[in-house]
Amino acid sequence: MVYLQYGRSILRHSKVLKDTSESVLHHPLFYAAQGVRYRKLEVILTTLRKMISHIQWPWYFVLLTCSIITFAILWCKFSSKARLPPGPRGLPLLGYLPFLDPNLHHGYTKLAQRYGPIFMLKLGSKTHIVVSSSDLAKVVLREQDEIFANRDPPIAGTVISYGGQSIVWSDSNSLWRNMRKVISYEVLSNKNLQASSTFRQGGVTKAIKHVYETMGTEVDIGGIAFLTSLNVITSIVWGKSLVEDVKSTNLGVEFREAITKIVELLGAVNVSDLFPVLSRFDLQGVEREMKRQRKIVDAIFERIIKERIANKPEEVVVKIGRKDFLQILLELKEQKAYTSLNITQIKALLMDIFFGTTDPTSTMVEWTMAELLKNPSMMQKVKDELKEVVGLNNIVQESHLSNLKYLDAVVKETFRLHPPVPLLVVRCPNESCNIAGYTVPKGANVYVNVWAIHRDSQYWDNPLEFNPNRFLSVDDGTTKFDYNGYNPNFIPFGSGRRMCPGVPLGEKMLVYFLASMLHSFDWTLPNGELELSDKFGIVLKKNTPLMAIASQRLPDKTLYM
Ligand code: HEM
Repeated sequence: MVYLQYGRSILRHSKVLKDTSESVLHHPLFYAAQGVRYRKLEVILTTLRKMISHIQWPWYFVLLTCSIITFAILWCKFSSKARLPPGPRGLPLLGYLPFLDPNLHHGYTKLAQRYGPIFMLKLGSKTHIVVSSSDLAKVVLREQDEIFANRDPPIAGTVISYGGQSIVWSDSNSLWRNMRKVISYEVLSNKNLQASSTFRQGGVTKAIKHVYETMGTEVDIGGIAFLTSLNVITSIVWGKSLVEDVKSTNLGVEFREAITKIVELLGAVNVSDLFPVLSRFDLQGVEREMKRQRKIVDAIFERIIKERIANKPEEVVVKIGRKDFLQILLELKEQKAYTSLNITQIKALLMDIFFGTTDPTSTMVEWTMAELLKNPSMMQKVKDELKEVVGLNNIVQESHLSNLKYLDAVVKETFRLHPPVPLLVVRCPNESCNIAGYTVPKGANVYVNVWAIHRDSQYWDNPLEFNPNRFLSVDDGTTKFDYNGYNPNFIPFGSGRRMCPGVPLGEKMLVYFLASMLHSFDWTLPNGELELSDKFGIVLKKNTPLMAIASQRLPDKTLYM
């Protein structure tokens, strides 16, 4: 008989063992069923029982054993909860930073091929988690949307958004909700989009005229698309275009240079983001440079706001037949309504709108034209469709767009191969959570690699081939793909509560501009050469700007005036 004493409790272990050996192991049916194997077990147990019954267990041994068992249980429990995603090892302190491919979307795609659809890497003191499959994108963007709705802006993002006050860079808080409401109802509602069609028409007509006048010489396709969208959005926002004449504008060019630089800075790997202790030194000068660029754009916003406050708003109403967006914002500010924004927040919102309308849209024009110039048979199909739908004695109107099915498929295929925001905008979980059995720690920087998802052979046949047919509608006239983010295999505008609110305007601007340029002109490459490599940034650019030469396509010259 052995008594184990721990505190006041006494356990009769030998009794348990005795019961087991006598009542169970000696049972005749037990032997019959289990055979000789169990006879050996009986011998072992009996021997053990005898050994144990002679040992006097010291209390500290019992305590030690119990502690080890408790620790083991806790460790198993804890470690299974904090199973972090796999990923490459880096150097102490620096993490994976020295090995990072500057073209992040390429580097992250290679790492996903090695470590799987969710992987983790340390960059300085930051934990980056990259999700590269549509299943997991759906978890981040839709199923656990609320947890992943925050941002963790880089320093460049904080500067350009006046301290994280824009829609893009603010957390999912009341200011963000308010600004999304304002942009959705006051700028991008169906009613406003229809009302602003004359501005788009005016902008595109100016661009056609400009290209007509420069026929035979090289045209910077991205440049002209940028200035056109800049003119359109300024007309929508404050009733007149920023630059009245596309060809003689320094302001437009200055604005474009500033936005290009801003995109570059937002995509740069900044040591100050990865090592917050170093941030005040701004070693790469990113913060300084971003402040400089913000000043350029800010000066334009300031001038226009001041001008509006000084002038009579009624004049605007008379001129464009309704209040423009700036007027609505300024009136809300005066009314101190719950949707009121202060002047800084108004400027941050303008930054979102200007950035969203000009840069991704013109980048997409460039990619689409480049793909069509590379694939002459597809270019021909687009032209044939335009000839049939619009006619050679007419210019494109927005009412034609819904009938341009092949062009729509070409644009979608371009969005697939060249998604303009390849890693979406960083998400930051507000609590630790679980994805595919791995723990994603609170505060990590989570990226969805749309570029990899759009090129994954699991979802796309011959994914590297440019083939618009995959986006042509099925027999009943519907297509599996739209821009609303419901199909996680195709998410160029993101998905879920933080997806792009500018889809209707962005799509309209893009397709209308492209259709007009392709219908009014025939295009060739200057030396017949085309280069299609890309350069990472928050917006994925063509490595070299696309230059092309236009020639007249429509017989009637007056259609270009
Ligand atoms: C071709 C044109 C455009 C493309 C490809 C595009 C793409 C995107 C993408 C991928 C995001 C990030 C979504 C995410 O993180 O899940 C985004 C966010 C955003 N876009 Fe666009 N965009 C375009 C046009 C526009 C336009 C025209 C506007 C405004 C007038 C706009 C305003 C915004 C804003 C405010 C956000 C931030 C949303 C948030 O964080 O809640 N975008 N866009």
